[in-house]
Amino acid sequence: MTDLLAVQNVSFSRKEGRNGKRSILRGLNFGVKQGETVAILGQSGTGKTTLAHILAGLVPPSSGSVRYKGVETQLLSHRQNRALRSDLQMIFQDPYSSLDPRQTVSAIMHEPLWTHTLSKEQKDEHIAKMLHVLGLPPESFARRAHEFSGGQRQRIAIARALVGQPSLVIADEAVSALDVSAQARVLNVLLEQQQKTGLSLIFISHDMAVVRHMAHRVVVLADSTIVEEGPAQQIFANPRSAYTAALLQKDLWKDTNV
Ligand SMILES: Nc1ncnc2c1ncn2[C@@H]1O[C@H](COP(=O)(O)OP(=O)(O)OP(=O)(O)O)[C@@H](O)[C@H]1O
Repeated sequence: MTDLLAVQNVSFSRKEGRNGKRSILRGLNFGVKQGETVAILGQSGTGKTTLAHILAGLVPPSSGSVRYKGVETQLLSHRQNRALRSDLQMIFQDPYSSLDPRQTVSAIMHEPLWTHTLSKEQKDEHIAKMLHVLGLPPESFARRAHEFSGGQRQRIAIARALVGQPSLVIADEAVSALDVSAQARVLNVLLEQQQKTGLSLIFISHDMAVVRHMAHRVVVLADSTIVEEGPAQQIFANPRSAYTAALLQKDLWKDTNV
């Protein structure tokens, strides 16, 4: 099967000081297939969020390419880019910055459905179902984002990401701030959607229990590059690199040296 998303030789540097540059990502190669969940692991500051932004086409790589459904994301026309935004959704960690607080939930949820040829009633029905499975009450529809708690806002952001039946969702610490029962609900919804529609997921999480539960494959980042990649079961049972072993053994993400 060809990759839904193909990352080819992607590097990224940030400007630092007057003339300096800092390498954040170097020569990354990996792919994501349809219906597959790939977890990206690495300590804090290893470039996971930067990579997520590059994969979603929000930031151009300094070199290399990201192909989505065979087309290089940096070469998309404005219209193709809008279509990509519906088909490839991103869930960020912080709903306070990802949702416009003044927008109604209805307006937020209709956004990703612009490419769909459903009637307004069909779209409303679809949205109501998605809000329901994520444990949000039907009266949420007319309320504005700022009227909800942080956990509810995050579930609205997740509902928005899923409502248009995207092909790929990039979830960057998407469930970290939710309480245990909301977390379990969201993970189940993601797995159900994966079974129903063949959704692919890129999962960035510090929580190894969540990664074990969700991931088919794991990509481990360290020192700006991929130090290990493979099937999740194999990596959890028998990591090849000492870095991965240390990462899995204890919560080393917040340490600066492994
Ligand atoms: N806007 C920015 N300007 C300058 N440097 C940045 C910016 N965003 C991130 N960085 C730096 O780029 C590097 C990679 O950051 P990134 O957020 O991608 O890492 P991460 O692995 O997602 O970290 P975390 O797990 O803490 O979220 C870090 O050293 C960070 O300090």
